[in-house]
Amino acid sequence: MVPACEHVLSGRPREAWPWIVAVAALFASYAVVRYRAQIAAYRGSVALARQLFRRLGDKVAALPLGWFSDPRRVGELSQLSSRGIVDIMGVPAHLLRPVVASVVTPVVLVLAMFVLEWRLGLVALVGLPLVAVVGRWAGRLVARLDDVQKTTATEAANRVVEFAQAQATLRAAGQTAAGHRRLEEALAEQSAAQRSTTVVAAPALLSTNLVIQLLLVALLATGAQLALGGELATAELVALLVLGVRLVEPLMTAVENAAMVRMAGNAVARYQEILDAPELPGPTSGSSTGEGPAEPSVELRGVTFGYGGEPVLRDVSLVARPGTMTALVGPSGSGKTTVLRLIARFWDVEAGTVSIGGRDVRQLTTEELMRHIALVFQDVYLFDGTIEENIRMSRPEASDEELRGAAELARVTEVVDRLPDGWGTRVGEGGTALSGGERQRISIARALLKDAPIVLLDEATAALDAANDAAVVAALASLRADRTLVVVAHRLPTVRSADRIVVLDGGRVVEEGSHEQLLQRGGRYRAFWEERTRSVGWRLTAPAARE
Ligand SMILES: Nc1ncnc2c1ncn2[C@@H]1O[C@H](COP(=O)(O)OP(=O)(O)OP(=O)(O)O)[C@@H](O)[C@H]1O
Repeated sequence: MVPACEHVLSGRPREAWPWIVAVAALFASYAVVRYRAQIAAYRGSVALARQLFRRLGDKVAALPLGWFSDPRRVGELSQLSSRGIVDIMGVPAHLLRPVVASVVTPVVLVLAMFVLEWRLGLVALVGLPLVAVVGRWAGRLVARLDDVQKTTATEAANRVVEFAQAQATLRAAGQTAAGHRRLEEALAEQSAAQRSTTVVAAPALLSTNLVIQLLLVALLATGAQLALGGELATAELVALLVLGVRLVEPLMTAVENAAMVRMAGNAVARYQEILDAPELPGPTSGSSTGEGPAEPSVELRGVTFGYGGEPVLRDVSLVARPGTMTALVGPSGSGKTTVLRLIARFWDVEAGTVSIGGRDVRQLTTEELMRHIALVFQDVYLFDGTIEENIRMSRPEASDEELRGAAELARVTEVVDRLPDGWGTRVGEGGTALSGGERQRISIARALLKDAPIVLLDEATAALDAANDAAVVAALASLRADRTLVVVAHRLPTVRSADRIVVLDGGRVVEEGSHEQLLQRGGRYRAFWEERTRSVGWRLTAPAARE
């Protein structure tokens, strides 16, 4: 560029042309390289995002269910998988080139200044560390504020979901305004965080810009001084001024990008935190034969367990033999559902063992364990697909006859016949388009179709209508024909028909035996039975009860 300037300024514009063409060619090849690099960067960032999502998905599937019981975790996860991953993928897509350019360009420009006029190079060399220090401080500040802003945004998003989901409860309790207040508080906190980001971040970024502009002024003043003193030719001055102005641009973008790179760094830290969360330990090498347990028996021996606090099960032992039905009964909160969760290894026990076919569940892989267990829980989750898809998910390779057979036994066919779109009816997210009883029927059909030798069933506590009640009775009858059933039983006919009844109270097994044996013993079970039969207006017909 200096020769081109010299030729133009000394009145020989023709001789400047080759230099101008050379500079233009340089710019053209720069544009091509930049375009290609940008495409490669986009591809790289899409691949990175895919990889991040996949690892996050694998991790979420391997985390113990206890991890999800903190509602903030779910909000964090949704923030990370939306904004967080976009922040991270923005580094290769948008920031990599500018960040590299904002380091390389100043270095090259300062070197060029030294070559042309060492005193100007010295001014730039002294000014750059100052810009770096102020820029670093501003970047840190903005990233810290962004972190606060993201936390408040997660909280606000959680409250919005909570407010929407709790509508029925809030209206029933006449508390819509109270629900609103919680939401408004979270939204107010979010906008306060946003405001403080703007109020603090803007001056921080402005002060960095000011330092950069001061550097430019220093360069201009020094250049002008040298030119006036005749120590610098006009062509060199023009070239140095162009270099000076070119220096400002990458520095300005560097400051903005530094903040964005730090924000991406925050997202990476949150991502890493989730990846570092401890998973349920898998089987030790060599302990899993890959075949799973030999017989479908279930045994808890001396099990103690708590959800992070006080134990909710203490020294619980019970056996469910193959082909039998074991009913778990007891007051609310006595730990019945927890027993089912531990058999399915949603959590690990603190003391004692849970084993299936004589093998500790911790020595089985998740696939082995889940091949042997079908679950019918109260809080049935249905995916936003059709009824057919929701049943088929337990055994995708099942034939249509097998699927229809399972649906018939669980009385899902009756529901399907009533619906205008039949099997193709979409159930809505979480199954909202169906009643609670209907959802449980679909869940039972899933369990029947899965054809696992052990079925864990948590009977709905809500009173079922006659049709749903009949569906559960029919399903239990067909399930117990050749499977091991462990049922948290609330309905009296289920309790009574069980081969073995285990009574839990305060997390301990207080009684155990058949219906008749327990009635005769006259203990906790008898009191429970009498109280429940009274509440449903039944009369006791068991011989022991008539004594
Ligand atoms: N995810 C959880 N996190 C913390 N505590 C829990 C969790 N699930 C259950 N608990 C607590 O563990 C205890 C036993 O709960 P569990 O659901 O096993 O009882 P249950 O006998 O099945 O009750 P119900 O008949 O009302 O369903 C209760 O005190 C409950 O509050």
